[in-house]
Amino acid sequence: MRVVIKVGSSSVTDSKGVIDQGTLLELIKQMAALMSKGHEVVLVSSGAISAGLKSLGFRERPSDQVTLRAAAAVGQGQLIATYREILAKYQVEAAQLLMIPGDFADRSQYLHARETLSKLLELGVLPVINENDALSNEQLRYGDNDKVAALVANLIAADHLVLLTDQSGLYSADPRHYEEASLIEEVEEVNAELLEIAGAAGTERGSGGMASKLLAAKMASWSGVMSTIASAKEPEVVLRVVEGEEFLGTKVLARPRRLSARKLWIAFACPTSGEILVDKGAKEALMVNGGSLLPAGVVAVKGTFESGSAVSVTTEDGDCFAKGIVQMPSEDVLALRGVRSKDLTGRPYLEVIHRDDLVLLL
Ligand SMILES: Nc1ncnc2c1ncn2[C@@H]1O[C@H](COP(=O)(O)OP(=O)(O)O)[C@@H](O)[C@H]1O
Ligand SMILES: N[C@@H](CCC(=O)OP(=O)(O)O)C(=O)O
Repeated sequence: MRVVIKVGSSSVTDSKGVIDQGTLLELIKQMAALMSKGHEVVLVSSGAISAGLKSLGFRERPSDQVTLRAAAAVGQGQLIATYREILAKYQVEAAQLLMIPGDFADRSQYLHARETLSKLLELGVLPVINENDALSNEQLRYGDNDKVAALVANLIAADHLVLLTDQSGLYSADPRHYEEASLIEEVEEVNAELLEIAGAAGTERGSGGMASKLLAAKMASWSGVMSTIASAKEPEVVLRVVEGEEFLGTKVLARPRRLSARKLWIAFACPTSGEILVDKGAKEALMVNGGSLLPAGVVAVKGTFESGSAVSVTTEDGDCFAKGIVQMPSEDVLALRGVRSKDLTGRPYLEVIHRDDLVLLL
């Protein structure tokens, strides 16, 4: 099995921000055991900012991005040193990969990353991935390793994505505030209702809370990868999840059809710059006939965007059913809205969104 294991800041570091050697030792021991049985393992580890802030003497998390980036640069070195030290006990080498959104968005970078990861797995190395926090800028970063882990799972066509956190899985309400909340054991489809109950913010040290884990599990599901959200502190959790133990954490099932990496990126990772409202006929053409979005079906445009931007596609009553990359800027979409293709002859563009750049979200 090919497994991507993501460990959140709330487990990598303790409540003071110190790297939690005990937890990491336990987890690495299990990963090494899996590797020795022939499984391929990729680790996505958070915790750089939290560990760096602690070393630099910050008692609270500052809000300014430059300090956080500097802290990440300090903490990342400590993280990798810790992993290397523990892995040495099992004669396993660690490899550090610091990724940015462009590594998944740009096709050649994507293939590059896949080649490197595949080679590392072939060499029996444990890749340890984090986002390149030290040099990222707010506009060009995920800020969320759950998403990075889901994209990696898609990239290497993993069999299982394991998201380890400080809770036993997804509860019917935030267990930090509702004692009576119960664990949801299986999720077939990540829908708005589930995202709502996972919506509360995460821990001080973590970033996205349970909602970002659910969104990551949704991405994985659309990539044909099954996910488990479980507690990093659960004894032998990694081994038990990979061995297929039932009733452990929250399992999010894989969809039978895999979405391509590019479409996955468009759907979940690419920020939306605007909205295109379309009529019923256009929705049917996209949903049923698998067509491209043509100017004839456009009713209105919200926001200003450039050609190549991602936009959401909605019905007139606001139901968002697709997302895609536009082939023309917003002013052209607006100018051409309602114009039928036969009247567009001689125009430079015929499609607002090409089929290959369009993802249906239903
Ligand atoms: N419905 C829910 N079920 C479980 N946890 C939830 C839920 N809603 C919010 N949370 C919170 O999400 C937190 C985990 O998210 P986060 O702090 O980002 O973790 P990590 O650092 O492991 O990525 C939990 O501590 C929990 O309080
Ligand atoms: N890349 C950041 C962590 C970002 C993140 O996703 O945090 P978490 O929600 O704890 O997994 C770091 O290493 O500090």
